[in-house]
Amino acid sequence: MEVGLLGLGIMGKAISMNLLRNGFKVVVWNRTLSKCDELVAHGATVGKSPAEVVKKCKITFGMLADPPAALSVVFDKGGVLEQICPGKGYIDMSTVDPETSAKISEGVTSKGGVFLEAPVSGSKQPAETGQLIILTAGEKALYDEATPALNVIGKKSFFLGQVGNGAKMKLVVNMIMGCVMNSFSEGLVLAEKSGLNPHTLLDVLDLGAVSSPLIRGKGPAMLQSNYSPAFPLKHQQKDIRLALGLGDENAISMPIAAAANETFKKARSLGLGDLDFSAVFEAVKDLQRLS
Ligand SMILES: NC(=O)C1=CN([C@@H]2O[C@H](COP(=O)(O)OP(=O)(O)OC[C@H]3O[C@@H](n4cnc5c(N)ncnc54)[C@H](OP(=O)(O)O)[C@@H]3O)[C@@H](O)[C@H]2O)C=CC1
Ligand SMILES: O=CC(=O)O
Repeated sequence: MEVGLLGLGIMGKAISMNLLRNGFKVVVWNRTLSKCDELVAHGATVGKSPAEVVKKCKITFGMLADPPAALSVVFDKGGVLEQICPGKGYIDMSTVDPETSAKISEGVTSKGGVFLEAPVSGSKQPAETGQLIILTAGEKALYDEATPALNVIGKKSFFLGQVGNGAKMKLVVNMIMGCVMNSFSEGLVLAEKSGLNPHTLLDVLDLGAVSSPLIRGKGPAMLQSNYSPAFPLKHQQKDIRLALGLGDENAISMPIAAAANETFKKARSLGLGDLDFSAVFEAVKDLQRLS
C-alpha cells in the first residue's frame, strides 16, 4: 500500500519510519524539504508539494503543528486541494480545534475527496513503535480503507462519528494531561522546598493511585532538568488553549485548565516552547522565585 505523509516533525517522521519498516511505500513532503532526506535514505520518495503527494497517493496523511499549518497545507498554493478528487482521501492527524477540522473537511469534500480526522494520543516513542491511540471521525469508508495503515500506526483506533469529535476528544485528553503535568511540577517543587527528597516522592507516587506512565516516564528526567523534546511544550500550550476555547463554546468553567494555561504561557515566555512539555517544571520553579 502506498500512502502520503505531509509534515515530518517529531511525529510525522516517526510515523513515516514505522510505516516504511512495515512494508508501506511512503511519499513524504515537509515545508523544510531537507527533513525529507533521512526518510529517503530509508526508502521513502519525495513530493515537491502537498499537491504532488496527493497526486501520487490514494490516501495522504497530514501531521502538522497547529491549525494555521494544517489549513495551509490544504488550502494554499500547491496544497492538498489542487489534487484531491473522487477516489482519494485525506487524513489529518494534527491536533487542531473542531472548526479547523470542519474547514478542511469541507474543502476536501467540495473537490469530491473524502476526509477523516485522526489526531493521536501518545508521543514520540509510541509513534516510533506503532503504539499510538488514534481518535478518528469523519468518513467511515475512508476509515475502513485506511485500517491497514492505522493498524501499523497505532495500537487502537476509535471511530467517533462526525467530523469534530476526534478533535474534541484529543483536546479533552490533552487538557487533562497538561493539568496533570502542571500539578505534578508543583508537587515536586513543594516536596523539595519543604525539605523532602523529590526522588522519594517519585517512589511514593509510583506505588499509589496517582501512578501513571506520564509521571513514571517524565519524573526522573525532570529532576535532572532534562527536557529533550518528545512533545514540545508549545504544542501542549496550544492544546490547552484550544480546549479552553471548546469550554468557552460550551459554557464549561475550567479554572484548573485556565491556571495551567497561564503556567504553560509563562514557560513559553521563558523560551521553553521547543523543549518537552515537562519543562513547565522550570516555569513553576521560576514562579516560586518571584513570589
Ligand atoms: N510530539 C508529540 O508527542 C505529539 C504531538 N501531537 C500533535 O501532532 C502535531 C505534530 O506534532 P510534532 O510532530 O510534535 O510537531 P513538530 O513541531 O515536531 O513538527 C511540526 C510540523 O509542522 C510543520 N509546519 C509548521 N508550520 C507549518 C506551516 N505553516 N506550513 C507547513 N508546515 C508547517 C513543520 O514543518 P517544518 O519542519 O518546516 O518546521 C513540521 O513538519 C501537533 O499538532 C501536535 O500537537 C500529537 C500527539 C503527540
Ligand atoms: O499530544 C501529546 C501526547 O502525548 O498525546
